[in-house]
Amino acid sequence: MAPLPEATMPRYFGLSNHRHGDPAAAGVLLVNLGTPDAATPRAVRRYLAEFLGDPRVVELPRWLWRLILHGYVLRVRPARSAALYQRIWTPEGSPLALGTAALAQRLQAALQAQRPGPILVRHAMRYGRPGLRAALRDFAAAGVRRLLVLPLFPQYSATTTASVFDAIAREFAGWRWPPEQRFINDYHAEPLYVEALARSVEAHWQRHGRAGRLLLSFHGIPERNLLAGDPYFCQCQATARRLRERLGLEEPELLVTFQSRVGRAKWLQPYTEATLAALPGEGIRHVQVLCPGFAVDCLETLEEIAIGNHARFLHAGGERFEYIPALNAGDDHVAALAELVLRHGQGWNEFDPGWDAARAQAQQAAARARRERFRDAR
Ligand SMILES: C=CC1=C(C)c2cc3[nH]c(cc4nc(cc5[nH]c(cc1n2)c(C)c5CCC(=O)O)C(CCC(=O)O)=C4C)c(C)c3C=C
Ligand SMILES: [Fe+2]
Ligand SMILES: [Fe+2]
Repeated sequence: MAPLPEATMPRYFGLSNHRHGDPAAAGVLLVNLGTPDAATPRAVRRYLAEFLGDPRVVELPRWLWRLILHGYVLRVRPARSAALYQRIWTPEGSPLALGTAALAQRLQAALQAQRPGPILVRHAMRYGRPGLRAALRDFAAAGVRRLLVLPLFPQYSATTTASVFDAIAREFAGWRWPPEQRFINDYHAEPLYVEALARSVEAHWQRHGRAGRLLLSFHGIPERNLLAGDPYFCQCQATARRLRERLGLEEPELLVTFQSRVGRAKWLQPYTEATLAALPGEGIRHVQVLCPGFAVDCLETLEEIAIGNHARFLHAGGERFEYIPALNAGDDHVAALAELVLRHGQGWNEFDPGWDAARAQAQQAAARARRERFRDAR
């Protein structure tokens, strides 16, 4: 057959796999930031070009930022970052990629155990691979008609969460029949999330004892984003307040700091680095650091905190530095996300505890019979 002429090519992505009466499925998409494919300057450059080219991440005028990004940042940073990635890379790849995949897998199992309806869990990265487009098209092929998006950023920020929403909206703008959609904005104050953090601190205390300070280090953003209305700073403080209450700590015993500053502009303060460098001078020689904003461990926790800031603290006169790992694919984290997902899916058949596989099968059989009658009648 001759190829379709240009004018009759479908303008929108669609699948012709739909049949009347097919049972619909729900999809839960976990989205994390993304990571390079390899710890090489080349792969890091490709990743950084996509990440830092996003106007949600750097808000400078486009022409100016493009000059700086291509003229300077992408010439210098890839080699430097690749060297840091090499320190944390595993034989199976990037810790962020592995941790996110493991979390999605365990969440799938937890949901399966609690709901008979077909709920498929996949993960994708905002930048790099596995990409959002592939995950959404896989869902379409699996008959997903209801989509719940959970960005793995407990505290909302326009630089992260909103960028995930942008990318999904852009993808669906090219679809003939996008699924029904729900988005989780944040989960910074969810009781089970705070409980999971608290238990991981308590488990650490049981093994290592308590330190003079518990530092909560969150990824920073430019201060001007806060002044322009980004709720991120407030949500970080709210998470910290709830954790402090839950652990029964006094205000000065649990500090909030911000890490990973990029560039020369003022970012959220106090800075993690400066705080750790000052603590030994105040007589605090033993600290424990938790990073509640990172759902799974990654460059920013395993290298910047557990290696870089650890060394800095000792250099400044500190004696003991302990990094408390991210929640990763642990039981409490999985339980917290499962509860969050089930609550946000309420009202959708697949999330209904009364959803009954036998009834769905009967519906399918009836639909099949209708189809056959229709065919015979023609
Ligand atoms: C330049 C601006 C950046 C903003 C704003 C920003 C916000 C932000 N980032 C995370 C989470 C992660 N960031 C990670 C790496 C990373 N972040 C930036 C820059 C900004 N982040 C860069 C340049 C990099 C790459 C590494 C480097 O070159 O230093 C990661 C880790 C990725 C990995 O592969 O392990 C995460 C996760 C949040 C939550 C956030 C705002 C709230
Ligand atoms: Fe970042
Ligand atoms: Fe960093």
